[in-house]
Amino acid sequence: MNVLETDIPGVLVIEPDLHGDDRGWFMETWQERRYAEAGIRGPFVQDNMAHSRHGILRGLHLQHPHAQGKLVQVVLGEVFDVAVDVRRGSPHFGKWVGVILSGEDHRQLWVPPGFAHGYLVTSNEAVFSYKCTEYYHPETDLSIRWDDPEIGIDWPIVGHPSLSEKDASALLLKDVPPDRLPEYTP
Ligand SMILES: Cc1cn([C@H]2C[C@H](O)[C@@H](COP(=O)(O)OP(=O)(O)O[C@H]3O[C@H](C)C(=O)[C@H](O)[C@H]3O)O2)c(=O)[nH]c1=O
Repeated sequence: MNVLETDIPGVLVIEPDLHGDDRGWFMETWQERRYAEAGIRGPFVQDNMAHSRHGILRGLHLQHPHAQGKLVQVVLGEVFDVAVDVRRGSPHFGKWVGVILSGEDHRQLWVPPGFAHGYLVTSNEAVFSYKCTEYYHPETDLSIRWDDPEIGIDWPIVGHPSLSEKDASALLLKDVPPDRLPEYTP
C-alpha cells in the first residue's frame, strides 16, 4: 500500500495493493492496523455508497458538530474528488485538494474531520463508496458552494453541474457563521 501526501497536511491519497490473477483482482479496502500506521484512524461507524450520472456534483458538505473523517473511493467510473480545509484557524483555511479517483485506479482519498468534501462525476456514471468516522447527523449537515470564488476549485467541467436543491442553495464560505465551522487543532 502506498500513501501519498497532498498539498494539505493530513489529506492523503492511498494506493492499495491489488492482487491480480486470471480470475480478476482482489484488494483490501481498509485494515485498521495498516491504515492507523498511515495516520488514518477510526473508529469508522458508517459506510455509504452513492450512484450518480455524468455531470452530477455532490458537495461541498461537512457536518459540524459531529465532523466526519471519510475514507472515499470509486467502485465504478471516475470522479474528481475534492477536500477543502474549513477548520477555523487552520493555516490552510479555504485551501482545496482535488484528485481523480476511479474504479480503474482503485485509489482512495482520506478526508480528515473538519474538511468539506465533494465530487464531480466525470464518467458516464459512478458508484462512490466511503467509510465515515461519525454517524449521519442531518441536523448539523452544511453545504458550501461548489463554485465559491474564494475557494476557487478548478473543477474539470464546462458549464454547470447537476446539483441537488440543497447544493444549489449552498452558502459561500465567507457567509457561514463561524460557530458552524470546526476549530483547527494542530
Ligand atoms: C449523507 C447521508 C444521506 N442520507 C440520505 C438523506 C437523503 O434522503 C439522501 C441523499 O442525501 P444527500 O443529498 O445529503 O446525499 P449527498 O449529496 O450524496 O451527500 C453526501 O455528499 C458528500 C459528497 C459527502 O461527503 C457527504 O457524505 C454527504 O453529504 O440520503 C442518509 O440516509 N445518510 C447519510 O449519511
